[in-house]
Amino acid sequence: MSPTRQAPGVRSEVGPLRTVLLHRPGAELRRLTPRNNDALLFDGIPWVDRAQEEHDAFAALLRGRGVEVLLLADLLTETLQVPAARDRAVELTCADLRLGPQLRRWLREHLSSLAAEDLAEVLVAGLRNDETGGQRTLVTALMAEDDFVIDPLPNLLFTRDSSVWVGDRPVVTSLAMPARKRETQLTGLVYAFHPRFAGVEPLYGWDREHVEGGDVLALAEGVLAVGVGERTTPAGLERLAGTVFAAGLARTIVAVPVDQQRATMHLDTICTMVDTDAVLMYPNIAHRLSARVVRPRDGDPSELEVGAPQHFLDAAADAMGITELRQIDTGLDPVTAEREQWDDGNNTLALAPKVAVAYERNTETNEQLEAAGIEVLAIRGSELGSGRGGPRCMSCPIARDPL
Ligand SMILES: NC(=O)NCCC[C@H](N)C(=O)O
Repeated sequence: MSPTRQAPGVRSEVGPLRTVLLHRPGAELRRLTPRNNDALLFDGIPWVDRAQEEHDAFAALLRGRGVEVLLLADLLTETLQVPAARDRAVELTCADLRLGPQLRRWLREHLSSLAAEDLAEVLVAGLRNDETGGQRTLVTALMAEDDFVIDPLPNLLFTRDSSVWVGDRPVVTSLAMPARKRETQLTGLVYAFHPRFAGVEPLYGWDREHVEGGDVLALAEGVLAVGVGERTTPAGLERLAGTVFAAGLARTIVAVPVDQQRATMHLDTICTMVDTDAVLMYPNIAHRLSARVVRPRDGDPSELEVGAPQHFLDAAADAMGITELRQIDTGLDPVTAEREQWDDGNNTLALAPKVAVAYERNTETNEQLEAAGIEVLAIRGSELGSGRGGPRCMSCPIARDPL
């Protein structure tokens, strides 16, 4: 099946997926060491060649299902061919306060001299002190040789978090962890300058209160669920709600407090949709996941009305206007459930209602999904998973067909 281009727009979690943004992991993963992997939010040191093979297989599976796969590095390179985008990229990168004026002068000149493809590579893979061409400045002299002058972005792999489409507008998010902050400069540039997105109006949040795409689920047309926890803050949710309500992109948001810990860093690590009326949810917390419904007060998006706490499934079903949002009960014992949740067993990517991509290693969760009538497209992820993200985290849908 050959993919056809579709106007961008995402109005559900499970509408047939038409266009998706992925990032093939590259040199930025080769920067991970046992000394920096915690700060760079990886739980190990991935075997990069194998991670690339796993990612290529993921992309091939999507293409085989008729999905158009856009790769972030290609889009970034094409974006950096636009002079205004390149100037902005250099300006943003050189604003880092660790640089000092002398090094900044050199870096500005160096980055400006690079071809678009090489500039894209440096912005993603970073630049080490010993790669500054022997610059002798106070800063380079006092930094360790292997310190980064520009930090690498290994988590760019998780394209879900650095932007999220709400209806026909991309929201460029604001990432909470220092290691990820620069990612949204790149997605922001792509949406602002790439000819593919001419005519779309991005909504910006990258210098604002924190919101991450992994916390945002499009439950139904005009209805979002937004996790609030380690990454998305209450103020970030308030900003997002006000913005999407004012733009007429949503009418209801179901706010879901999520435990502030690494295992549950985003709502999509514990809950993803696999059908128009069904979610896969981490059983160990399913019974206590609560939510509050947020709406504009009397139609005024700057004033938010916040409902009383309810069970998440009830609040979501009510907001979606359906009688029940089904939880697919994996029936796993708590230990197996905890192990598979840690390995992103609940982090599925729906390609259509009842069709979901999942990591093959979560055999018990996948068996239960299949028993519940969901077609599971299993992918390998032993290396990709060391960054603690699954198929949903590694994909940013840009177009889904309406349901
Ligand atoms: N939506 C997601 O859950 N994304 C996974 C992000 C993993 C990344 N290593 C992080 O800690 O931010």
